[in-house]
Amino acid sequence: MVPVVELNDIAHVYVTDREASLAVEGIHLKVEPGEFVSLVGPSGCGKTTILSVIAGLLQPSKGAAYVNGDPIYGPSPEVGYMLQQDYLFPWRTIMDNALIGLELTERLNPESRSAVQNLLREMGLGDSGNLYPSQLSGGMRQRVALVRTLATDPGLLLLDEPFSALDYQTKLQLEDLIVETLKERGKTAILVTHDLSEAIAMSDRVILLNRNPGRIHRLFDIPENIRRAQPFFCPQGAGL
Ligand SMILES: Nc1ncnc2c1ncn2[C@@H]1O[C@H](COP(=O)(O)OP(=O)(O)OP(=O)(O)O)[C@@H](O)[C@H]1O
Repeated sequence: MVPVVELNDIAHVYVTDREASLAVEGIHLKVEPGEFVSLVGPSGCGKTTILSVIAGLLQPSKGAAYVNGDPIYGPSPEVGYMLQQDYLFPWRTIMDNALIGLELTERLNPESRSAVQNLLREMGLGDSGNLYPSQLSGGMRQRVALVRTLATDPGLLLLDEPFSALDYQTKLQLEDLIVETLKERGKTAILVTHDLSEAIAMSDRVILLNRNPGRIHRLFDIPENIRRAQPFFCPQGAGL
């Protein structure tokens, strides 16, 4: 089976007018269809750099990167990106925010609109379509951001610390909802987080990075029963 993501010996150097700094080096990664993988590590270890390469937003200085077997040349409709901030447009209703990707890709029609309406309902937002972002809580806004990301039906979702602005209880609920929603739809996902217990609770596989430069330190497969036992389990030698 062709991996959804394949990174072969990726390195990236950021060059500014004052210095060149090696952000990541020697990154090898394969993510299989339907897998949920987390990248965990301290600030500056290159998590966002790796996601940006996969999203086609950054051309790596070295190495080869593929999505679904094709070299990555730029952003692709196959890849959805969900960020820490929801970036909802305050002047658009929840429904209109959720539809924006479909509008931009000229795929808005009665069928896709109805699919988004169903997604909003599944996320507990069925009655919120006519409200504006300022009328929702942080957790509700992140659920709208998830609907907006799923609306265009990308096969791969990149989740860059989507829970870090939320309170603990909301975060736990949203973690479960996201895992269930993505698994039901057979999506592949890569989550970036500082939080090892969050990564273990959500992932099939956890990749620990260290920094200076960012490198893969360890990989753990997370069995289903361990995921459900969270937040009390931490793999030995995780080193965080
Ligand atoms: N645009 C840039 N220009 C120069 N250096 C950068 C740039 N973006 C990131 N870096 C550097 O590259 C390294 C990796 O950054 P990156 O943002 O990928 O790490 P991260 O693990 O996502 O960090 P955080 O958890 O704080 O978001 C850091 O040393 C950072 O300072």
